[in-house]
This record gives sequence, structure tokens and C-alpha cells, in this order.
Amino acid sequence: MLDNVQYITPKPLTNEAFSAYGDVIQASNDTNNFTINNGFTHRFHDLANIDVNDDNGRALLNIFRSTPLEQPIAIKMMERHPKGSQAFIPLGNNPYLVVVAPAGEFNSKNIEVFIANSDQGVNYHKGTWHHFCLALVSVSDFLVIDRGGEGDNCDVVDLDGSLVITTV
Ligand SMILES: NC(=O)N[C@@H](O)C(=O)O
Ligand code: NI
Repeated sequence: MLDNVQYITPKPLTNEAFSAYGDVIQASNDTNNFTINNGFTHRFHDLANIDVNDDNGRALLNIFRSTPLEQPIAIKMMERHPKGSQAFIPLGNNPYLVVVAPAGEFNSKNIEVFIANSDQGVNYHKGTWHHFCLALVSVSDFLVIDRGGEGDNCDVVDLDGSLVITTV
């Protein structure tokens, strides 16, 4: 039993709060949008910096089907992708958790936890530390755009689980 447990409460996901880590993908806050297709489609344009070309990389489009962890969730790992960005766009109606820390040398003191609505996606910029995909409520599908190609693109740090996310 860990005796130094520290609880962290998720914050609402906003562009400003998340700007150090990546992009919030959300039609409602896009300023660069316009009507196309004879007025029958509205394009929310260029919402995130998809950065996947390092070392001859290419974009992968995936679906992640994530099962919620039992709450309260202890943070036992963080990872980063040094060669590319990684975007998660929810395909259902469930909220989800986003756990991040700034790129560079990892320090658990810098971990921030956000709760995202089902109309918000996130794009982790290259090197942003993050927890793997954390679904809430029920099994949730996410459209994921990240980098494919040569070389190892995933650094992982193991944590002792003393940082625990308050139940949401
Ligand atoms: N491993 C993998 O493809 N997924 C993770 O990178 C993740 O962030 O969920
Ligand atoms: Ni990842």
C-alpha cells in the first residue's frame, strides 16, 4: 500500500490549458472554417499540426477501441513519441481523460490531467509525454492519426502509482 498517494483532479480541456502539449481538435472553437460543396458542407479547416514525416515517416489512420480502467486510476506509466504527433478523436459520446506532461526531461511533478468531452479531440505534439488512451464510462472508439515508419517511436517511463486521478 503506497503511503504517499497524491490525488489529482481533472481540469476541463481548453485550447489555452492544453497549448503547451498540443492541439484541441474541436469544430466549435475553430476560427478557420468555411462553407464548401455549394453550401451543403461546412469545413473546419486545418485543426491540428499532424507532424509525422521525421525519418521518412508517414501518417497512419487507426481506430483504438479502449476499455475504461477501474477507478480511481493510478498513473503507472507515461510515454512519448519522439518522431511524431499523435491525435485522438472520439467516435462515440463518452468523455475521456487526457494525462500529459511537457516534452523534454520527464518530471512527474509536471503531470496535468484533463477531462475531455466527446466533441473534443486532442493532438499530442511530437515528444509530449502522455498516458495511453484513457476511456471513461464504457468501451470507446477513437480515430487515431500518428506516425508510421522506421525506428522506435515510443519512449516509456514507469511510475509508482502514487499519483491517483480522482474519480470522475
Ligand atoms: N501504443 C499505442 O499505439 N498507443 C499509445 O501511443 C497511446 O497513446 O495510446
Ligand atoms: Ni501514445
